[in-house]
Amino acid sequence: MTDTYDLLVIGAGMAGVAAATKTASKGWRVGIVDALPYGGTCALRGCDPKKILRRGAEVIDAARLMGGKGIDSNGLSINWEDLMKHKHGFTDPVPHNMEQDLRAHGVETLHGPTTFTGPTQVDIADKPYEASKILIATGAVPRPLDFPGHEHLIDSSDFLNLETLPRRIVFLGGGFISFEFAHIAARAGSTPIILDRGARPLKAFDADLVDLLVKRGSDAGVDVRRRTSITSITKSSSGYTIHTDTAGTPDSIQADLIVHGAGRVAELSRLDLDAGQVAHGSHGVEVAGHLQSTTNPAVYAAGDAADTAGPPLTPVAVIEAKVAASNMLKSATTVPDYAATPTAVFTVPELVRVGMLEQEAQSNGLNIDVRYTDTSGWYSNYRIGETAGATKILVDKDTDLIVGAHLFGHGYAELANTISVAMKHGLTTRQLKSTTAVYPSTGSDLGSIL
Ligand SMILES: Cc1cc2nc3c(=O)[nH]c(=O)nc-3n(C[C@H](O)[C@H](O)[C@H](O)COP(=O)(O)OP(=O)(O)OC[C@H]3O[C@@H](n4cnc5c(N)ncnc54)[C@H](O)[C@@H]3O)c2cc1C
Ligand SMILES: NC(=O)c1ccc[n+]([C@@H]2O[C@H](COP(=O)([O-])OP(=O)(O)OC[C@H]3O[C@@H](n4cnc5c(N)ncnc54)[C@H](O)[C@@H]3O)[C@@H](O)[C@H]2O)c1
Repeated sequence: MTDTYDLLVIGAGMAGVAAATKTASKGWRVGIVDALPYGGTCALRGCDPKKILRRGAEVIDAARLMGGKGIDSNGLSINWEDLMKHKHGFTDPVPHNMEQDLRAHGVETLHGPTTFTGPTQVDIADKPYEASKILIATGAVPRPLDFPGHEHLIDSSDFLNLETLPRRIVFLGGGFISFEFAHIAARAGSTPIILDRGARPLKAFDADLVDLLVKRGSDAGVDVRRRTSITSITKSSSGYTIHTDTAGTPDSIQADLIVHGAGRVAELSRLDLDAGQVAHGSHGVEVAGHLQSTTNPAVYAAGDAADTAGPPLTPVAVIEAKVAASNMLKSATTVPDYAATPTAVFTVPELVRVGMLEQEAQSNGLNIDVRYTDTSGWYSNYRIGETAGATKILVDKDTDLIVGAHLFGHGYAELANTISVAMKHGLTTRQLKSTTAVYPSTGSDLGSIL
């Protein structure tokens, strides 16, 4: 017999869970399914475990910055095994707790790989199900690579589960994952090398601040090589030989571990979307702005699996899921508001962006004031022994509104949250500067940064 739902959600990550609980709370019969233990990328294999490991790196780095300033950091080191146990203390209970919470909200939880068999029909572990609406929230996976020896790479999930951390680690790709992991690995005693094929890494971030981050990372032991790609990898008795091409010049690197940080793609591989009459492309499920499939009105998509204007980040996945759920419930066509979504690369210290890059503001014809500040010598950095920090705020001269904010420094992700509120709700820099902050705190730097 076929089970029938008002909504079936495929994928129990941040997007899927948000949509399932919202629709169930309105009385819909909702099923949610995952092929893996519940929790998705962010909680089990991404943001949360990553930032627990990063805490180890922060502590080491903070102690080193205070070396000779009252702290004896000699001999201080990360015990990788213990740090991993700390991580597992958070991640291990997630699947059980999440399922319990979903059931408490009235959501039926199912398990197994899910495949469309028709426009409103799926098979879950070979059992048929039917639903009036289906939400695809299947996330993303590492982009397939095709050079000889690519099978020797581990991915971000493997890295976050390493039982020991080897010394010579190479990261392919100069994006979020490589930078964050390399900053952890360097503080844990490894010698990470990041290979990026572009002229500059972290292209989505302000170039001047990226240069400062690369310099600060280099001081901490992170080697970034630009215009470099891997041509092949061979396994040897002492590890791997990575053959590289740097702007036409061949070279090789010896490594114990090679990590995939060369981008992620929507995970649609097991869905058989053609059977579901769901159009899809290289960026994910094709949806209208309001997240409904362009070809199958019963299907919606949200999060990393959906081809939308929002970047593949957790807060975006959640917002999209809530908007998709609301649109399904009300037969509405609301489009998510992606304005002023902040994003951070959690290196030590972090690099943050909200809104437009300088070139984007200029090419949009905005009359901007670029307010660049070197904060390295400020009290808040002196206090912790930090010698790197800078901000770049782009202000529309005509309206006094912030159109872009770029921050590199200790604790600046929290500053970005305040700036994001200001940008979203139209506060001018004058209004922001008239607000008092706890002193001394990172937030109390905001007025001077503006
Ligand atoms: C290492 C790493 C660090 C990150 N750090 C951050 C960060 O600090 N901040 C941030 O905002 N974002 C971060 N991200 C991005 C963030 O994790 C994702 O944007 C977010 O988790 C996407 O959520 P989602 O619900 O769309 O998909 P997911 O959380 O990936 O959930 C999709 C689920 O669908 C399941 N699934 C897939 N196919 C099927 C199928 N056919 N049948 C059944 N189930 C299926 C999967 O098993 C998975 O559990 C990070 C990502 C990575 C990889
Ligand atoms: N802190 C966060 O919010 C966070 C952290 C990790 C991941 N994420 C999300 O996950 C996504 C994927 O992360 P990612 O770091 O894998 O990708 P990314 O898109 O951030 O960076 C990939 C980088 O790899 C380079 N590259 C691609 N192919 C290459 C090749 N063959 N040789 C050399 N360089 C190559 C690209 O030029 C790019 O610089 C991100 O876009 C982000 O949305 C977010």
